[in-house]
Amino acid sequence: MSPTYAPDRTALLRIDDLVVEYPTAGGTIHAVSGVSFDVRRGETLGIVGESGSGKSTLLRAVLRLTPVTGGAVHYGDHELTSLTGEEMRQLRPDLQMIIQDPIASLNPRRTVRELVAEGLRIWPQRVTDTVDEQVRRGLDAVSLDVDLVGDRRPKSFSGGQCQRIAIARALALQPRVLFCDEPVSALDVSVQARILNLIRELRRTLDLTVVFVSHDLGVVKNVSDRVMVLYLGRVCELAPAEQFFAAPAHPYSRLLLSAAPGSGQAPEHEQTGEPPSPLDPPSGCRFRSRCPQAQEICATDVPEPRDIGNNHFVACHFPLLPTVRD
Ligand SMILES: Nc1ncnc2c1ncn2[C@@H]1O[C@H](COP(=O)(O)OP(=O)(O)OP(=O)(O)O)[C@@H](O)[C@H]1O
Repeated sequence: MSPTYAPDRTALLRIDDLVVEYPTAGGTIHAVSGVSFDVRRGETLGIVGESGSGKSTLLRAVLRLTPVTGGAVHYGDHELTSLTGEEMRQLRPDLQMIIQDPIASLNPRRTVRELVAEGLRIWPQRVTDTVDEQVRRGLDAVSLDVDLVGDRRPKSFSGGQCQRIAIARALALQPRVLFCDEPVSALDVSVQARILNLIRELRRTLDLTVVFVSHDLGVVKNVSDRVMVLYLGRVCELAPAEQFFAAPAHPYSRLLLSAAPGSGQAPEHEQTGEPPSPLDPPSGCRFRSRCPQAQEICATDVPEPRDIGNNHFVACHFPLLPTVRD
């Protein structure tokens, strides 16, 4: 039998069996249920899945913005879930996050100069030059001129420009990993392309590692070296992007791809119904209730991600192997 997935111990980020559950009045929400992956230095990992699959929870848990129920998050030599609040605070400049709504992420009362400098005031140890110089460089990196925009406030900018300012704020701290949670979903398509190009370019020039979450496969394809597909809090597929898009092997990935905008096919919930509730996820494979290939074993055995060749991992009892692909 082919080997099951194990995160690379030398990777910059290594997530082991992460579990996040939300206790609610109606029961426990199983948002992330034993997710493991790694992110190597300099790469972009795209994480994709439909709404409610646990993408945001996963990012927030990795960054300790949401309490973790179980598992471990290794960043370099640190295990983040066991750090004290102060130890975690010291590491935060390294691990910066960009969120979906750029306008909401910026305090409307501050000028751009103040917004970009804010992190440097909180973490003075990150001032390696002068604050002004790092603010200028952060804005330069996103093609904004501090002399033109520095004294203006967020409301005088478009959504795309606000996202640039949010990225400049992160860059001023000289982070090592940029966590992007749907960073272009709120933007017009033409602006999306420019922000995606910017993220790709920054990764190259600044030696950044990027974790990029989106529900949009087109966007993920545009930026990712590897792709991880989540469904109801579990990993379905983890593969180099080129292989994934050429030959997705999990039935859920195929559904997502066939339902992508522009495919001419109905959205996934119209093809196979709405996903089940995370309050009471299906036994065995969580996708089985919507899977056209499901068999008895899928109800009893949780499929482990297994390598079907070339580091292409699929958590399915009946993956679509290369020899039988259409
Ligand atoms: N703070 C919370 N309390 C209770 N349940 C939550 C909380 N945050 C998220 N959830 C639930 O956890 C599950 C995963 O949500 P999450 O937002 O992580 O998914 P997502 O893939 O990012 O979806 P979306 O793209 O819609 O944000 C969902 O069922 C959601 O309702």
